[in-house]
Amino acid sequence: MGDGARAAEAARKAETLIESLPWLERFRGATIVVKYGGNAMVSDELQRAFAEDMVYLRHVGIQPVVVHGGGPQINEALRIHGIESEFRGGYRVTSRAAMDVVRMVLTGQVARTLVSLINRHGPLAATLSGEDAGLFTGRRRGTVVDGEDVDLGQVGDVIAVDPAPVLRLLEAGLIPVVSSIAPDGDAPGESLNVNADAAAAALAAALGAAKLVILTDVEGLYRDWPDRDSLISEITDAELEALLPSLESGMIPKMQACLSAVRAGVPKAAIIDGRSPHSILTEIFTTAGSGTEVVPASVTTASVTTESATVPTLSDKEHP
Ligand SMILES: Nc1ncnc2c1ncn2[C@@H]1O[C@H](COP(=O)(O)OP(=O)(O)O)[C@@H](O)[C@H]1O
Ligand SMILES: CC(=O)N[C@@H](CCC(=O)OP(=O)(O)O)C(=O)O
Repeated sequence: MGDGARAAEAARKAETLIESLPWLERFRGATIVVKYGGNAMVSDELQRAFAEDMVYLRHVGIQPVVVHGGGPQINEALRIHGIESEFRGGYRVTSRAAMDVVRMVLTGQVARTLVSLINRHGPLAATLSGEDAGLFTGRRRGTVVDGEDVDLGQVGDVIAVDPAPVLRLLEAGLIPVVSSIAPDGDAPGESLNVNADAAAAALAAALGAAKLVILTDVEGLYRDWPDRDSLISEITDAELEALLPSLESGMIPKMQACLSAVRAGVPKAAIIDGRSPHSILTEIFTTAGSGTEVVPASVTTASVTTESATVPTLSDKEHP
């Protein structure tokens, strides 16, 4: 590389760094809830990059709170235990035997791996399950598929959050890594399997988080899935509500989670591609962001046309 090219490269890097300044100012001291989906944990390199990102956020003065998934990891463990995996409307049908495996994988395997990766950078992370210290209270839920009520077994919603255990970890300067299991508030001693997107949304609302970011294995929300030209960069809660009935599989709980977080007062909820290393830094610290952002309708100022649809655009995205 010649001197000119080196100088241009240095200037480009400096430009990227300085672009983050307004976002650093805006998010300093803020809590950001990051949901790390099992499908975004597919390689050691991605998991290491995720851990670096959490440590980076913490060191620039943001308070990251991780809520992790583990769908594919649970599938594999259930297979080994000879239990069939079945999903209805995006939720795992969870028998009592399956629930034991779900809890073992989430709290004993996935959470521990993430904590250990983060702690390679210092004693920074600690696990917390929704069953610990009254963090979550759950209630059993079913779902409706093709107009029919489906019994999902030991599956629940988070109906109450006591953020105190998370706040205590944050006050101690730690990065909480939360597993999406909830005690059944109506049946003492029973545990419920909570979709991790829903758990992250409930926690983001209870913490008054500045943002909910969900890492998954797709670029964002597509209006006409799987048409790759229909990626939505910004959408209001009202538009999303209208789109929900047309969504499929794992996108249903994910987008419901974004909707409920925004409706509960979280200013932004973003779905981003966890397969691109460090995509969360681009989402938080650059003007363009990445993936799909869900925002309250009240901040919408204009509309732009994508190749396949008209979606709202926000002055807010351009100016933190
Ligand atoms: N409209 C849509 N836009 C994007 N992805 C969609 C859509 N509809 C269905 N999907 C599917 O949802 C998947 C993400 O959900 P899921 O597999 O549950 O992710 P995770 O494990 O990260 O929670 C995507 O990989 C994609 O196959
Ligand atoms: C009820 C329900 O479906 N729970 C999920 C919990 C884990 C999860 O949500 O993991 P991902 O984020 O990787 O999908 C499950 O059993 O797979």
